[in-house]
Amino acid sequence: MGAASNATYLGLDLSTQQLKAVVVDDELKVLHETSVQFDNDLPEFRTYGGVIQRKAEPHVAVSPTLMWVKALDMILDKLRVCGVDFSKVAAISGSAQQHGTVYWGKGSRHQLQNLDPNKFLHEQLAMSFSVAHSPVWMDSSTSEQCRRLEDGVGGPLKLAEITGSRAYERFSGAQIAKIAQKKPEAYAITERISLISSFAASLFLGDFAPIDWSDGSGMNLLNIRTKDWHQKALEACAPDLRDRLGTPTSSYSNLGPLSSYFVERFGFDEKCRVIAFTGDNSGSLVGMRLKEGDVACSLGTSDTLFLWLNEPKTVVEGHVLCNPIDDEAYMGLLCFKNGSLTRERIRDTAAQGSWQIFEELLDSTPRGNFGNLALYYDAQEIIPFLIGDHRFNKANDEISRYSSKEVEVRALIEGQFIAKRAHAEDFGFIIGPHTRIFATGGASTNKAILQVLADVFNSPVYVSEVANSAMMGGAYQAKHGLLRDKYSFDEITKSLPEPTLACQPYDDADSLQYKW
Ligand SMILES: O=C(CO)[C@@H](O)[C@H](O)CF
Repeated sequence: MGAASNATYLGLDLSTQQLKAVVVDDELKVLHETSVQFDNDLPEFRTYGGVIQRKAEPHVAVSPTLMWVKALDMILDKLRVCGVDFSKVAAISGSAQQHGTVYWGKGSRHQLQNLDPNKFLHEQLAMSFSVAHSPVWMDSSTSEQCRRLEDGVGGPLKLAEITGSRAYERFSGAQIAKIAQKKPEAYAITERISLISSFAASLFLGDFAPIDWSDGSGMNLLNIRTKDWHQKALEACAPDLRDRLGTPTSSYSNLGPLSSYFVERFGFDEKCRVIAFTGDNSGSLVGMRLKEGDVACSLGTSDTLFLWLNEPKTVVEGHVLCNPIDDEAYMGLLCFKNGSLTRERIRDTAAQGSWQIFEELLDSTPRGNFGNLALYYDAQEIIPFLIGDHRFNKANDEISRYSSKEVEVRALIEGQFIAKRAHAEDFGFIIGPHTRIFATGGASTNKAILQVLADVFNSPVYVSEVANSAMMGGAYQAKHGLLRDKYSFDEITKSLPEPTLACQPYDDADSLQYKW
């Protein structure tokens, strides 16, 4: 990699519940890391888990766009207080929750291009959005728009073949269609529609940033083979949509110089470059340096499984996205909406709100949980399309409650992982003797939960030293996009330590209850 320079790289992850940032040195080692929690640090926006959902419309989920802008103001000030020398930052990139959409109003591009370094971003962009509350991935209110989109291109399988997925309620195409139908005046004055990832890149660029191919694959609008919008899908969603989306780009594109706003306000070098931002799961694949044959399991607000694919495929459930590291490759993704918030609910009801008690309860029950199995869906689940708690006893009778807290806790965790394995194998994931599971996300720091993951998949589970792979993926992608002409991704990341083995599947086959 040549002489180690004193260059640093800034990576961000604009996730559902928080904005995270990390500064790494030229060897990609963490120098500084901080976060802004939306609910606690920005209480004026009155979110729960970073999202606003009302009882009257339980399938609607939105987040205040300006909250994300203000979080960026805050996190850069926090980094400055941490002692970050912004003048050393050579490039910036990041990840963001997928599928959500940001609606820039007329005149907002001019505002972005002329930001006053003496003012906060949120002061100057307060009136820049034609839709103040962005629909986010937890929304499931667009089934009507999904059907129309599938009809417009020739059916669900045709849409899956072209865009990598059949129509999904949370995907951007259906969400944009709903805005165009329900808020036509807002849509009419919308100058640009960003994903949350390209919205974040736009703030740093001081101009509209293009949507990247990998996150763009989560819109039901992009042809994942030609990497261009699919005209029939665009027309099935909203009028004149192509111009509002701009031209999509590779997920490691070097978009241009950092906006002068950040140079003058924070002391960044004017030569600092902005590299395309991407979706959080794609960013996690970058941050985990996932290799073909490995399976990643991200345990966050949503739980996801993903893997490297060399070729696209047509799937009825789950998604195929363009690969964020190799423009010719792809990635497979399965998303389960009921992740950490559901685990927290059972932690609160069964373990008095304590993860330590939760782990003790989980460790106190045998694998297989005496034949009890359950599925817990606080919100409308994506796969399967189900809601509510569904508990079963060893006679396979559905029951309303378990008599013991220990059984409830293990039923939750085993049910979550057994569902994941079942859908993964339906998707075509091969779980075999050489499979390695790479765990990331908040719950990947909980050893008892990882042991169940290893047991259910009958595979070893590895973890990286930094649990937030989407954020680290932003930092790695910043260097990758800046030096791509000289070095491959593997060369750029070869100095990083290999993930560590967290646990092996329980090898006492006699007592192992997961008979497949
Ligand atoms: O919807 C999802 C993926 O398809 C989620 O993993 C979101 O990206 C979480 F932010």
